[in-house]
Amino acid sequence: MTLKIENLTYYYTQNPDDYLFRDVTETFSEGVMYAILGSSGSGKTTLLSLLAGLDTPKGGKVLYDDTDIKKKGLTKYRLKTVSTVFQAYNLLTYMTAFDNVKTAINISGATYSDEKAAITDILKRVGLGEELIHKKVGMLSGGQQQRVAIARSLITQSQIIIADEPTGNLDEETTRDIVKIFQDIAHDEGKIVILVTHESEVANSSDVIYELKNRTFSEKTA
Ligand SMILES: Nc1ncnc2c1ncn2[C@@H]1O[C@H](COP(=O)(O)OP(=O)(O)OP(=O)(O)O)[C@@H](O)[C@H]1O
Repeated sequence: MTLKIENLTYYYTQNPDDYLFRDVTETFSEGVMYAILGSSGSGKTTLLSLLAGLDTPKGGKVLYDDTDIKKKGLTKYRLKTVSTVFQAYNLLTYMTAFDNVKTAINISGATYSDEKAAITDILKRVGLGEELIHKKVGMLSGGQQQRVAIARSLITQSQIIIADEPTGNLDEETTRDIVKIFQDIAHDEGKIVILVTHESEVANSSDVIYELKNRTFSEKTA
């Protein structure tokens, strides 16, 4: 399973010379955790939107298993193949952690023989025990909410997990815990994990760092 970008080009204005990145070709492989590092305004969120099928490139393609995601169908790609974790969590705060994850099952169409057990297991896996999972999400801390958001992205069985500044609001210790969860998702479950971040400490915990800088996108070597 691979996710590739091929000659990817994007600009917001009418003028193609005013590009954010141009002709970028890279491959993302299963079992690997990637960081996309870049300063504010460098184009990280834009790139994430293209990888997640939320926007379409001005030039080039995003390929999943060598098929253009546009051909595969962006809606299907978003429902079945990719899950996005946002910095602002985007949870339903009036619902419990358990019900937030359950809703993601219903939307994605993922199937489990024992849904309740699957939801409880996944929430436990990200560090949320029975005492928290039936609380309304709005009553949980930022770190706990981020864990719910990660659990929600895992329950859909997507092969690609993309997270936009997943540790942006969290303290150092919680950041380490969350990064470890993403590492395990890549290494133990063989998913493609892509973290978008401006924090070099977070990027340094990943297997491969791609950096958006001076309108270029390239692998950062130590
Ligand atoms: N809808 C839009 N229309 C025009 N320009 C935009 C639009 N969205 C973003 N931009 C510009 O494109 C550039 C890249 O934005 P983007 O949000 O991708 O950067 P970023 O690296 O994610 O930044 P941050 O870390 O601050 O979130 C910025 O200069 C931004 O002002």
